[in-house]
Amino acid sequence: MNKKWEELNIFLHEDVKRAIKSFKFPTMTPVQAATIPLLLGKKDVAAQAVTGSGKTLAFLIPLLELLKRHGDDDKWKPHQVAAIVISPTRELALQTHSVLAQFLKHIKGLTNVLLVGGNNVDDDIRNINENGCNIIICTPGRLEDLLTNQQHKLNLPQAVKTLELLILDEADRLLDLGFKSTIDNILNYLPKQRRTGLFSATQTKELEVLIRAGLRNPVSIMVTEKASQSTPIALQNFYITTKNNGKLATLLSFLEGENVQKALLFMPTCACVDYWSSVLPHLFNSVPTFAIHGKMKEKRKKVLADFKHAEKGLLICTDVLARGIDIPQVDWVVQWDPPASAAAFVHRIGRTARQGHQGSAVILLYESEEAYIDFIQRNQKVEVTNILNPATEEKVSSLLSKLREMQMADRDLFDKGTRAFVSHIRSYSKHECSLLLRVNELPLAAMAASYGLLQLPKMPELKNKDLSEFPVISDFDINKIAYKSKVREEQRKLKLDIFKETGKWPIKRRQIHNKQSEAWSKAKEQKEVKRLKRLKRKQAKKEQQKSEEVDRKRKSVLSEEEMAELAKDIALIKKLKKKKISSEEFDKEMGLE
Ligand SMILES: Nc1ncnc2c1ncn2[C@@H]1O[C@H](COP(=O)(O)OP(=O)(O)OP(=O)(O)O)[C@@H](O)[C@H]1O
Repeated sequence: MNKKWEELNIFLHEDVKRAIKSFKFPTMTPVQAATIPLLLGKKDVAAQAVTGSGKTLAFLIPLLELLKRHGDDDKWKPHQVAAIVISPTRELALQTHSVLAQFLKHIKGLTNVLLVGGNNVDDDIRNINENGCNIIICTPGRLEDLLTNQQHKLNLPQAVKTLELLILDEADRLLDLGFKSTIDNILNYLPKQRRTGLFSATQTKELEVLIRAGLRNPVSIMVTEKASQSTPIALQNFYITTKNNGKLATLLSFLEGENVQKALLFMPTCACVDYWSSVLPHLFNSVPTFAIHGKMKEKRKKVLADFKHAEKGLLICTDVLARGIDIPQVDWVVQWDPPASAAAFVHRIGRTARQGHQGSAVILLYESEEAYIDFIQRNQKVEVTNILNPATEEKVSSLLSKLREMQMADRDLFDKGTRAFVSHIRSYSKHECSLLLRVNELPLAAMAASYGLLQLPKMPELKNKDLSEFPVISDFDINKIAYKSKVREEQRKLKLDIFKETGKWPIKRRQIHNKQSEAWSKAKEQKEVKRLKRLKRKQAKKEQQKSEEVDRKRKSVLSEEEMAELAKDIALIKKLKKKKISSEEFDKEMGLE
């Protein structure tokens, strides 16, 4: 039975209590009940608790109380750094920052800042200077940049000297090799005299890693809902063994059969997300599809917000969303294939069945991968039950032909499909348990067919393999597949020209550019010729007009002699008028006699 907040029996500031009440949670979760007193008791903590068990509040509440207590003696100056929370992804940092914002509606006197990649660094610096940074919620790369890059003229290394608490959220991810140099670099700037808390659903046990993180005689907390299980009790776990060329058919039959409302579909690579998010909407319309991966720039934040607020949807994503993301309405997590690490398996499925909600997860496996189930059950104490493959042969073959038709109609899909397949195979070799999950045992030819490929890509993994499961399309010229985009199609034709002329595909952009500029120069020459011709015609016309004008003028303009003659006549007329000369003299002078 979860304890009531009042049973915490430790002192909390009134505004911290008020902030906790604003969340309207009647009781604490076990990890909150265990961690809050320890962090407030000046202990370093390594807390492991199942996904969705409230670890965010478990570190934000003591963080805020610690800062309030220090502030009692002497108020925090706005630009003193008091606490730092590091998250492995910008989405998770953003999520933690929005939970913090809810607390700070009730807790005054503390400044805060969100520092994540993808935002403009200058805006971050302006934000820190203008609004202060008592509490920093960040991703490792951005914090390291602001600490180390002197150009920013931001004396953050000085500001962090007052740090009281460092939290590493998803700590095992932050302390693994991927972030090692960045985290080590950051830790070098932080005072050793501080509290440190590590939080994750899959904590590292290696003591030297904990010590590297600056923990001194840490208290380790392990909170599971069931001793023999590291995932929420409410989470039901399944796996389906798919036909070698039928993974897509299994996926769609499953999603339709289960009437899935709001689901995450984890893909191994960004290219797989790109490809499947391009084709799935044409094959599956029970719910709208969304797509997020780590290489996307601006759209990530909006797509996640749209998915969170959507009544139903399928979010196709990479492991950028595997950890921490809290969307209580997610009712299913689907894994296209085994994740790179066993820990990632626990985090992915932990996106559902969060804190009292029901939820289920399913992973799609080839027969050659079934040993993975036994491994994950032992290694991560996760129970997984087999369910029958709902896909029929008809569904498999109809989807394969639909995919091929789509690729034939749009070269962009043809490219994406090939890139997705190649990236999937390449990522496979990076599995943590590569002894179990071997590329050589994959049904590569059938997999290529299930991606709707029209031809097998040239890749070493396919060498000397039995490719009979790949249905070859006879007398089909791949070069006839066109891009829908005119510009890209023109580029492709240029490449084709280079290939025809040189027998080699232009690898370097320069070659295409040269060809392009050559073509353009030809077009330019033709254009220039036309322009010159037009100019010449214009000139000729102008000359013609000019000469006509001159003629006309000539005809209309008196010559000099005529002018002199005229002036003489005018003078005579004037003399006649003044009776200076007689009319006979006038006639004589004018030659009128
Ligand atoms: N005391 C509580 N009672 C009920 N729900 C809570 C409580 N504390 C937090 N929650 C809710 O539980 C959900 C999961 O919380 P949180 O995201 O912090 O879990 P987590 O342990 O960090 O999960 P993960 O390991 O996936 O990061 C959130 O929606 C949060 O609002």
